[in-house]
Amino acid sequence: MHVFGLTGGIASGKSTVSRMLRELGARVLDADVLAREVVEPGTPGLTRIAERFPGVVGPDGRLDRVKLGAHIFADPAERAALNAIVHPEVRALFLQKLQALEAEGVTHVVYDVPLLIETGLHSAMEGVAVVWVPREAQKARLMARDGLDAAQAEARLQAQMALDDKRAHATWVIDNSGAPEDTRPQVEAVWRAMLAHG
Ligand SMILES: CC(C)(COP(=O)(O)OP(=O)(O)OC[C@H]1O[C@@H](n2cnc3c(N)ncnc32)[C@H](O)[C@@H]1O)[C@@H](O)C(=O)NCCC(=O)NCCS
Ligand SMILES: Nc1ncnc2c1ncn2[C@@H]1O[C@H](COP(=O)(O)OP(=O)(O)OP(=O)(O)O)[C@@H](O)[C@H]1O
Repeated sequence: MHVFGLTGGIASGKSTVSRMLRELGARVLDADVLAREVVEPGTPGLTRIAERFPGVVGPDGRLDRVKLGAHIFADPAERAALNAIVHPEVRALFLQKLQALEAEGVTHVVYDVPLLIETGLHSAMEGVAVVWVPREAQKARLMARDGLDAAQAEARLQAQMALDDKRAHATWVIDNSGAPEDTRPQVEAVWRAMLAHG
């Protein structure tokens, strides 16, 4: 099994790139999706979050993501506490999904992880694609997409390694600062390079 990392920063265009990869036939696992699955009602993950962060589980038994997000993005220590609960669960679920894909006969998998480099997971990958945009474009797209003000967007950007630093760890840099039509051929080239492994 050949496993490649896909990362970027918040609102840099990872989802856009992962959609293009899927259109090309790639099987993509998304850490944000896994991170939602491990905190569904009834999971040990949600129980531990409810204990550590009182008040973030709503009356419907579901995680109040807006409330928890406002809390952890404002405080690095609280964020680390949440990561310590969620990340091991995500890791275990990822390995489970990978095994299922392997059993299906899939040979090349892309793992889309916003914190791939921050968590050191990039070193376990056969190659790493970083979706890069200039910081100002990233902030503007984040504010527009999520309806955040400049300070809220800045807090989320500060919670991650700068894209200019992530580039240094990239096997492939995908420049998403132009129009999507400019991004697509870069994604095609990266997928061809991934398939050339093995
Ligand atoms: C705090 C939570 C509840 C906020 O949920 P919300 O629906 O608003 O955001 P969502 O999960 O879609 O994440 C949006 C983006 O925020 C960034 N982000 C999320 N968690 C973190 C984190 N712990 N540290 C830094 N950036 C983060 C990522 O770029 C992510 O793509 C949620 O992000 C969460 O549970 N985070 C902890 C798990 C985690 O680290 N996820 C990231 C990949 S494993
Ligand atoms: N090339 C582009 N030109 C203009 N807008 C873009 C481009 N690529 C993405 N966007 C827009 O920027 C925003 C962020 O893109 P996207 O959701 O793909 O990022 P992401 O990295 O997956 O973000 P997150 O990690 O926060 O989920 C979206 O609103 C998207 O429509």
